[in-house]
Amino acid sequence: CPLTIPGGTRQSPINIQWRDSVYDPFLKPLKISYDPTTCLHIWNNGYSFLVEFDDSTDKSIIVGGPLENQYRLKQFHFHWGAINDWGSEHTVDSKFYPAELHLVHWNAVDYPSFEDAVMEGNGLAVIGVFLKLGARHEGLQTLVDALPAVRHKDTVIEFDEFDPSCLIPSCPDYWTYAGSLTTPPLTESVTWIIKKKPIEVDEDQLEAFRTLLFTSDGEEERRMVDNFRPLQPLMNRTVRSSFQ
Ligand SMILES: NS(=O)(=O)c1ccc(C(=O)NCc2ccccc2F)cc1
Ligand SMILES: [Zn+2]
Repeated sequence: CPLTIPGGTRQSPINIQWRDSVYDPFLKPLKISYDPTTCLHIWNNGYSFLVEFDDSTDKSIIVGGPLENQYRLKQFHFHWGAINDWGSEHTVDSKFYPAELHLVHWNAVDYPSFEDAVMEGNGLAVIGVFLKLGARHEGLQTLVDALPAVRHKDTVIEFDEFDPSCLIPSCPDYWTYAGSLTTPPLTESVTWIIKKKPIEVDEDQLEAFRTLLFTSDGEEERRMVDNFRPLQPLMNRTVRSSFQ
């Protein structure tokens, strides 16, 4: 069945052609309510660095937008390039941003665990936020200051009291489409919600991402850069916009 096997019909990331997106007046505003005390730790998993949350309760959730019910925050992570000319996974009118934030949520109403939800068409909801070069982002700096401690693959540090809503633009406008995970197992279980407005970060903050390593301590060092998947075919999908 194409729904769950990669090489399927709804792979991510995609190019968002602004003029081909269709305004849907029935799309609701996305409601985000995160509890900073659910923040657990930061770890380098050898693909990116992730900030993980306690998802055993409904304390940090999103609801509304294109979603049928509420979804629990599990983790957020980033994708970035070796230089500022590329790095995001999604593109807008074929333009790359230097980095992209993914806030990963799962449908705990219909499924007993994240691992189960990952296999279902409506199992996950990921908010994508573009990062562009500009002013220093004070909220991001807390994260940047912790990165040297997770430089190598499989290192982890405790990280608490972080509210990731500080990384999400206040502008409510977003695009949404049915897609997949962008790293293995690439399952077609993600409702993507891509914020139209980027957040601004400065050069030093982007450079800090590039000091991370794909490799474990003791291995020959390989810098963690260009950890984004190539664009995938749109196939029979429409990207909807929450704005005109
Ligand atoms: N870049 S993204 O599309 O936002 C993305 C989000 C989450 C995962 C993930 O959780 N993978 C590990 C994993 C663990 C357990 C079960 C299935 C999994 F995919 C992968 C990619
Ligand atoms: Zn991602």
